[in-house]
Amino acid sequence: MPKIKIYNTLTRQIEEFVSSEEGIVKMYVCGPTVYDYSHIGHARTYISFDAIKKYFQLRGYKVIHVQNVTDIDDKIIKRANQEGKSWKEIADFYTEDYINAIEKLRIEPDILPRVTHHIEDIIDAVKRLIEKGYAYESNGSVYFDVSKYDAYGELSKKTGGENWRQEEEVIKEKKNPFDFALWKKMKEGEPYWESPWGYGRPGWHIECSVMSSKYLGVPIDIHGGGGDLIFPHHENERAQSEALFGIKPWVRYWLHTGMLTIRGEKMSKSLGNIVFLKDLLSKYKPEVIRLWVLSAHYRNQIEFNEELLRQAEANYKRITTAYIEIENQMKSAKPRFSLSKEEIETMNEIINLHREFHRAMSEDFNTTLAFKYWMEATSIYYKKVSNSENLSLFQSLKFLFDEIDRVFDILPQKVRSEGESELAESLIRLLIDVRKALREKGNYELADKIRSELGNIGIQLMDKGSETKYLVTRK
Ligand SMILES: Nc1ncnc2c1ncn2[C@@H]1O[C@H](COP(=O)(O)OP(=O)(O)OP(=O)(O)O)[C@@H](O)[C@H]1O
Ligand SMILES: [Zn+2]
Repeated sequence: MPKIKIYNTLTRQIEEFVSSEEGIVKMYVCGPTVYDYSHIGHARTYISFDAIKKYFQLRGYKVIHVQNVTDIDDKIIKRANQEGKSWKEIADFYTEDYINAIEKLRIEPDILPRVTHHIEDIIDAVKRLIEKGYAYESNGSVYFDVSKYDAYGELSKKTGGENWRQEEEVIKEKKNPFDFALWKKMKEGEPYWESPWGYGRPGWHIECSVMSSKYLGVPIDIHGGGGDLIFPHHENERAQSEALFGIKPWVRYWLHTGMLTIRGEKMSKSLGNIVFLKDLLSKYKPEVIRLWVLSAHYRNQIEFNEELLRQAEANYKRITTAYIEIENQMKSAKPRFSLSKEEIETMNEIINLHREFHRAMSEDFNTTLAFKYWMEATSIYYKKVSNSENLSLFQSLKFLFDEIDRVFDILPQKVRSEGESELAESLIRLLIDVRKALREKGNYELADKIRSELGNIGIQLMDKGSETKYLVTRK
């Protein structure tokens, strides 16, 4: 298998991936600030990282994926005030919307830590940064002292003094305009927590350093998010984390997705040009949205365009129909004792696509090429395999489809074996109850029929007093 190579935003180069712990990938992705419904720009980023995670899994890595929820922030407070609700009502409502959307899109981070559940940890980190001399308190807020961290600006390549918009009073409190808030003093009417610096709440950046290290330790292998977060968010995260943990690099590979745009402009809540995921999901299957997003390379900008979604829908149907037919035809196809010249050629084409798929994915997760190969494999099915009865051809195509789908995750989901056994167990329990009820009514004939029929399929019932146990003697 080719080695996995990744484009690292820090070095602006493609590098060979080597994880900090063999066989494990620790991945942290910046999640949403929950003050509105999730939009398809978010989906672009989350689906891309989900595919990256799934490729690592396909290559045998155990991936631990943490994706935070920013549930306290200026924008949440503003929205709550506009709607006459509490910040918590707003955050809870939109967190639920976000979780629903990502579940539908088959994205399942292992941990979704919420900031307000980690205030103690954050206060502790800010205290340690002050103790280490990297942060200072000023008028009830705490700021990170950028002048103490030499590598500031390396990630974003912003060393020319560009800055982010900030209020005049805030600038006055700081030693240097680049310094950023770790802890913000409470303003009248705002939610607050008690801290050694008085009432206040965390600044935005510190949460990601604290929550990632709590669940993943340090260093982390992959830190992801949209390219819009490189500055100032990730620059600040990097500065405070390397200062706090005393480790360099804190992140081994920084990965950033290209923006999803609409009429050439970034889709964003603050710009108000959004297409909500809940609306798009009522028109298109989540799998179609996945396929559309993954047909672009994660680092490229993608423009939202319904025509492309309709194309993705047609491709989705072509691929899934082929897959279902392959599965069905496999049931009647026969093993062959020899293959024709054409069959050997087809077999080689399929094997070659398998090889190319891994090559593309290993080279900075090129899902665009992977998608192209999947479409080629689908054409091979329709042109050369669908009329055949050759089991080997069906088998190798099914293997290829399954392998590609480990990343794309769009094919019909199978009942997981765990779920299957749960289902079987409930059905057996149901039959035991029905049998008991029949016996109580004196209908021994039907009760015995249930027992013997279950026995025939390898499920043995054992009565002990009023209780019935069962033993599965055959799988
Ligand atoms: N248009 C977009 N394309 C790709 N990724 C995006 C887009 N908008 C947001 N993201 C990513 O989604 C995640 C959550 O972002 P966030 O909640 O800050 O969204 P936002 O819409 O940019 O909000 P805001 O308008 O308040 O900046 C981040 O990783 C961010 O980079
Ligand atoms: Zn973050």
